[in-house]
Amino acid sequence: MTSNAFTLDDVGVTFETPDGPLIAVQDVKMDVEKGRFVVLIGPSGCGKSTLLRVLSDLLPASKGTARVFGGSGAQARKERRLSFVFQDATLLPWRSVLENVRLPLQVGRWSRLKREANDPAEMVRLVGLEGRENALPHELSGGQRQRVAIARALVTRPDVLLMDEPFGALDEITRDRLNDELLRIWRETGTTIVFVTHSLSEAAFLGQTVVVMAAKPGRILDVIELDARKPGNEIDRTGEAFFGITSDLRHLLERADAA
Ligand SMILES: Nc1ncnc2c1ncn2[C@@H]1O[C@H](COP(=O)(O)OP(=O)(O)OP(=O)(O)O)[C@@H](O)[C@H]1O
Repeated sequence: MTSNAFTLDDVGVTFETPDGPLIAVQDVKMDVEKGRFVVLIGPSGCGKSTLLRVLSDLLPASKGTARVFGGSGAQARKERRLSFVFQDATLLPWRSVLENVRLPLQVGRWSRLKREANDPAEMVRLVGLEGRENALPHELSGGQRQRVAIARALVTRPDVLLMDEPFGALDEITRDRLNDELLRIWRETGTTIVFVTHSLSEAAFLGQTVVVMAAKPGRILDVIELDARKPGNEIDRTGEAFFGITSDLRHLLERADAA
């Protein structure tokens, strides 16, 4: 049994465009242990979303291999061991909060997988929406809709959660609150999380490992391990340690932008 949640081995992605081949991702190598919280940052177009798509096997790598729990991303998806949360919550508008969260257990081949699900009502509580179970998506704020999307992603007990700028459209205070909640959920569930963001403070707050990418071609420039600087994974957003981490990340990002 591998102790890695996923492994990227010399992964490259090239798109054919009218202007010729575009190298979106080049030679990406990464081993991520189970249960880690990995954050990807980097300038626009450096291939962050492309890497998430390769990991989940929604997009084949043009070069190299991507393994999830030693198998393919497609298999992990099929077994519902891998879930996504995107920037836009994409809830079904006619379904209540609880019914949206329950959806993954009602569609596709879930009943044939013989996997244990999380209780949808419990997931609604986990994301702090107790009492809003019967609300419809249009009655919720953007932050509440994202919480529903997180609850829906967790209901299948995924081992890996891929999050592509899930809080990008939210105000900073709401974002901070959801970051607190996400860390709590991560600790409670032990899920491996790969999280894409443009926010340095979000990266500094959430990441155990922060992967800094550069563009043209998209590649990994630096990998920063932050655990040692965040005892117990607790971090005070107004403290000096936090300021130190965000300014280090800023310098790396400036380098990535110029690279
Ligand atoms: N289907 C596609 N066809 C052609 N080019 C693509 C396709 N998908 C992505 N690209 C290109 O690949 C590069 C990487 O895109 P990607 O969306 O992964 O970047 P990103 O780092 O997630 O960007 P952002 O931070 O702006 O969301 C970009 O130059 C983009 O234009």
